[in-house]
Amino acid sequence: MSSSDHTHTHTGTVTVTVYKGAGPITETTSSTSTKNLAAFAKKTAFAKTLCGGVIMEVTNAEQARIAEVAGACAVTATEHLPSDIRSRRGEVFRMCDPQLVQQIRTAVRIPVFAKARIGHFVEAQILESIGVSFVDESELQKPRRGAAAVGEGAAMVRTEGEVGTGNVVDTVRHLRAVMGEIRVLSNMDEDEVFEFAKRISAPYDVVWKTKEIGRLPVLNFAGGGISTPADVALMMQLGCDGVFIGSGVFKSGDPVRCARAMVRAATRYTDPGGLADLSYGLGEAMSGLDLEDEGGVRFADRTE
Ligand SMILES: O=C(CO)[C@H](O)[C@H](O)COP(=O)(O)O
Repeated sequence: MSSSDHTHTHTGTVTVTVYKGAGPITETTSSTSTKNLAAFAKKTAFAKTLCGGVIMEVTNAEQARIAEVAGACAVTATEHLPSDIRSRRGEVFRMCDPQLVQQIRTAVRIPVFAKARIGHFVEAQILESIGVSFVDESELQKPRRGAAAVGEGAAMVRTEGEVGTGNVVDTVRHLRAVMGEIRVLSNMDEDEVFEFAKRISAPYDVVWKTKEIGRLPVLNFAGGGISTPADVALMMQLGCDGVFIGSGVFKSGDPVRCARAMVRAATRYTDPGGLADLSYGLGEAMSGLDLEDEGGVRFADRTE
């Protein structure tokens, strides 16, 4: 998804996670039909059970078990961790093998998401058919212009920075932008809301609802470069509903300890003393990449 046109900010990248609940995965919620509204209510109610949690991106059953034992609220199955995808620049990344998803589902009891390419509704249909809890559309597989994600039926969104870098700076920037725009929206009158919705190509009703409740109408997780308990707490203090972590755990020196500390940090995020304890002797964090120095590729800058 490009950075300039999504529903909630002009600088961030938001990817979409769509629960596979009742009805076709591509069903939009902009329709007023009772069936659609009921399906959306079901999707979002399930998503809300994940609020405050850590979702870990995993590439095999062993990582999924590490995530579950650490207390992750869900895992998302993916072909490769984002840091590996970053180093394999130019390749296409697809939905992972359904067999892997099944191995992961057998290994854990927590909800299992699986990644699909954004807009690849057949990958989504396949994942739905094998019973994943959520289809996790990822811009890593294919960037897209993603306005109106919520209007399309997303039960969660992700505010994302530069995944696979071990560097949280862009995620912070993007989440601040999202929260800032919601604050501005809260003070708009009806005409301004209409103009704003038009400008960002988002459905008016979703924008209006956001203004009314002072937050996005669905869960907003943050992901990308989160590599320490302090990073987790930072994102939570900035107002997201939970975090996605992939490389940050599994590219660290001690994934088991790191995973546990990260999960705990998501609930102790206002307690600096507790966070200090969680940060003690964790071993080597994932090595971080400074994109300014490196002149490296920003996934957020890619266009369709
Ligand atoms: O789903 C994602 C990307 O599509 C996650 O947000 C991401 O995997 C987490 O980032 P990192 O690997 O940098 O920890």
